[in-house]
This record gives sequence, structure tokens and C-alpha cells, in this order.
Amino acid sequence: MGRTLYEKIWEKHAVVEEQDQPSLLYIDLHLVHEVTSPQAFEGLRIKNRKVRRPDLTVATMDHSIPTTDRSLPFKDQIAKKQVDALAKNCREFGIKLFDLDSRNQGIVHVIAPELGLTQPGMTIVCGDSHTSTHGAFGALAFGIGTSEVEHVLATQTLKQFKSRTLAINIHGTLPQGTAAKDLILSIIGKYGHDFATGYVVEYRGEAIRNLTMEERMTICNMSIEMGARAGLIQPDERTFNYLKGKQAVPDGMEWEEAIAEWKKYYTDEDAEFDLTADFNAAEIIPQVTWGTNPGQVAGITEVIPLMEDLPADQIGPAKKALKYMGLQPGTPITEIGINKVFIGSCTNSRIEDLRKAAKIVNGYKVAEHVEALVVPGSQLVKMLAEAEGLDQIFICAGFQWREAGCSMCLGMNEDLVLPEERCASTSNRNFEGRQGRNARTHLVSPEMAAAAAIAGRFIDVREWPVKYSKEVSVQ
Ligand SMILES: CC(C)[C@H](C(=O)O)[C@@H](O)C(=O)O
Ligand code: SF4
Repeated sequence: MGRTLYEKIWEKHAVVEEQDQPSLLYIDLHLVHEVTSPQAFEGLRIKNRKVRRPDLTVATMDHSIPTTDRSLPFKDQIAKKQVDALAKNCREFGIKLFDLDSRNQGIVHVIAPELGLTQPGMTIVCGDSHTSTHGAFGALAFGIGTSEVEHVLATQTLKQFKSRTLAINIHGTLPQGTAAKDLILSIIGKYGHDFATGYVVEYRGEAIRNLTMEERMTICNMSIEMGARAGLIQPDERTFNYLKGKQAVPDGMEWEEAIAEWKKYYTDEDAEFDLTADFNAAEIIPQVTWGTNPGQVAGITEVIPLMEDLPADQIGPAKKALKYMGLQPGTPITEIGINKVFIGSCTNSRIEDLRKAAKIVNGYKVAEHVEALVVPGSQLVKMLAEAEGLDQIFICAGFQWREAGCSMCLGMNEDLVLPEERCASTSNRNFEGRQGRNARTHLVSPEMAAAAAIAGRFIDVREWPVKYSKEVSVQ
């Protein structure tokens, strides 16, 4: 019988396999950030162990760092402590660190692909759930806990049980005016936020093949938001073209060899998945979450569901979510006003995201009562955006243009949504308190967030600007 992409990567990396026991997997790349690593390094120190493969370990600072002027001292002392500890640990254990002065610094899941560290067929781990992002390259990538971070640092291996496999076949192509974010939100909306629990998902089909690498990253990034262990997309010519010339990618003869190796990673035609789901991309419309999990989502032309229209098991959670969100069933999504906009996070802070958002805001003004932030995912994205003049488009429209980091995605630094403020956010999580205490998060695409910043409410980007020109301010 044929094998899936997942099984092929697994078999290549399984060092020890025993019946009913977790296998020991070899890890090709270990990504490290300041929040989940301090205790792991401390553990090594106590046991007097070294890092087994510092050359396969890469660290960055992203979660707790300020995104304002970096020449100023940190205001947050916990963040300062985490960042200093990471710098000390990396020095002591010989690990490459992209610190705040590095032009390669940024969100861990943005920098590894852009540097070409993420490659097809690899096993990649990080003490971070959105490690699933790297699956867009056909790498088996998943988040691990701090004790596992220590294990990988010490041994370059990880104990893992094999997951079940789920194929999501996505037919048709994305309609004009919709984004990869709308696609993944629609999928989670249709199947539920725990649909893929225990599975490794492979996204397949025409719609996926037609996505750019950055769009594929948005899809795989949110795999974890439907419970999946990891998300995977088969590598293809787009993957290879994206990687060509990247810093950590081989060139010359070695490039040919690398491609030959990468081409081995595909799902055989006769391979079987434990579960298969089908989805039609051609019918999706821009999405906005109204609740406190990403599956509580509606199309921009729809209303917040009436309780009687929901399946019985969803009514309780929906009522609780709406109470927290300060919303009523039956409210049209376009009547939801916002006062914060966050364009950033490892879901949607790459150059294509910023280009699409800039295209919408160009020439307009952020609504008076709205505070809007653009936080590029990495310093490289920031520099590229500045070279293209995108920063000026955002600044002229009234957005704040920040340094790279996780920022308002989880509010571990001072970039917070205040209690009962409502934020259109391009990030991936909307649970209670995610962006700040009592903060209300609506997950959307960069285009939808940009349009919401201008209109002060959710509007249909497919009709922007024609339908809305009378109600918005121009520069
Ligand atoms: C801080 C980190 C452990 C966390 C994660 O694992 O995902 C964060 O990145 C998040 O998005 O909530
Ligand atoms: S941007 Fe958000 S989701 Fe991504 S790693 Fe940072 S905190 Fe986690």
C-alpha cells in the first residue's frame, strides 16, 4: 500500500520504534524563543549536559519584546529577564541567536521560512504551538512542551506517538476578494475547532496548489486551531522556487541534490488516510469570527447565528462567547464596530499580507476612533516593506508602524487590547483574554482588517471602495 507524506517523513526520522511505545524521532531543526526555553536550559545546566546539535538549533526573540523604539530600555522587567536569559543561554550553549539588533530577528515562524531554514521533508520542533506553520513546506513541524524542549536540546530527538492522518481535499479556487485566511476560517467554521484533534492534516487539492507559499503558511499555521498535531502541504515547484537563493538553502550542485531529495516527499496515489474531508473553496466569502474560538465564524454578508439555528451542543458555548464579546444573535456582521486593528502575527504578517493591506488603505484615513497597528513579522519583512514604500502608505493613513514581534497577537508586551475594546485582528486565536483582559478579538484576513480600520466597522472587501466611499475619510 502507498504511503502518505506524513508517513514518509516519519519513517525517514524514526530512530527507534517499538510496539505500543512512543517512537524516537530525529529532529532536523529546533527553533527556540524566549518564553518556553529558560527552564529547559536550566534543566541542562542542573544535569550538566550540553546541547547536542547547536548547529541545528536557532533562537530568536519575539513574544515578549516591545515593538516600539528598541534603543529605549525595556519597560517590562519580566520581558527583559526572559530576553537576557535567552541571550545568556545561547552564548553559553553555543546557539545561534537572532537578537533585537539582528536584521534576521522576528517571529520564529516567520524567520525560519524566510531564511530557508525550513525545508521539505524535515522534522521541525519548537516550544510553540504554531510550529505547524512550517508544514506549508512539506516539513513535519509541531509544537512541544518545555520538558520536551530540554529533551531535544540534549539529544536532538523526541519521543512521539504516531498521529492519525486526515486529508482535507479543497476543491475549486479561492474567489476574487477572499484570502487564505478566509479559507482556513471557513474550514474551521464548517468542521469545528476540535475536528482535527489527534490528527496530522494534509491539505490537498486545486485550491491549495494555487496558493502562494505565504498563503500556504497561513493555512498550516491555523491547523492547531482545529486541534491538529500538525498541518502538511506537499512540496511542489512553488515550494522550490520560494526556497531558491534563500540564505540557508544549498546552491550549485547541492541545490540539484536538495531538490531531488525534496521531490521524494509526496503522498502516493494509493495511500490511505484515516479520515478524509472535502471542502469547496469556490463558494467562500470573507470571514469574521464573532465568538471566542475560531470556529465561531460567519461570512461578512451574514449575521451572528440565532441560537435556534445552532446544533444543540453549540448553543451553550455560543451564548457564553456572545456574552463575553458583548454581541447579540442576529446582528449583521457589517454592523459590528471596532476600535482596534492589529495587522501582524505568524498567521498574517508577511510581505504579501502587508502589500494586500496597504493596497486597501492607500489614500484613505483610519477612522477617528480606531487605533491601528501594523507589526511586520520579521525585520526582513519590515525592510522589504519599507523599500516598497508600504510603511509610508500605512503611516499616512494613520497606522502605527512597528518593529517585528508577536505583539498584540497575545499581548505579552505592552501592545494590548483594553477591556471591552473590540479588535479586528489578523492573528489566529480569539479566546477570552487573548489580546488583553476582557479584550474582544475578531479574527480576519489582512484585507478585512485594513478595510475595518478605515470604515471603523467590518465591511465587505469585495465591494471596497465603491460601496463605502461616502462613509470613509480620504487623505
Ligand atoms: C507562548 C507560546 C508558548 C504560545 C504557543 O505555544 O502557541 C504562543 O506562541 C501562542 O500563540 O499562544
Ligand atoms: S505571533 Fe502569536 S501565534 Fe504566532 S508565535 Fe507569536 S504569539 Fe504565538
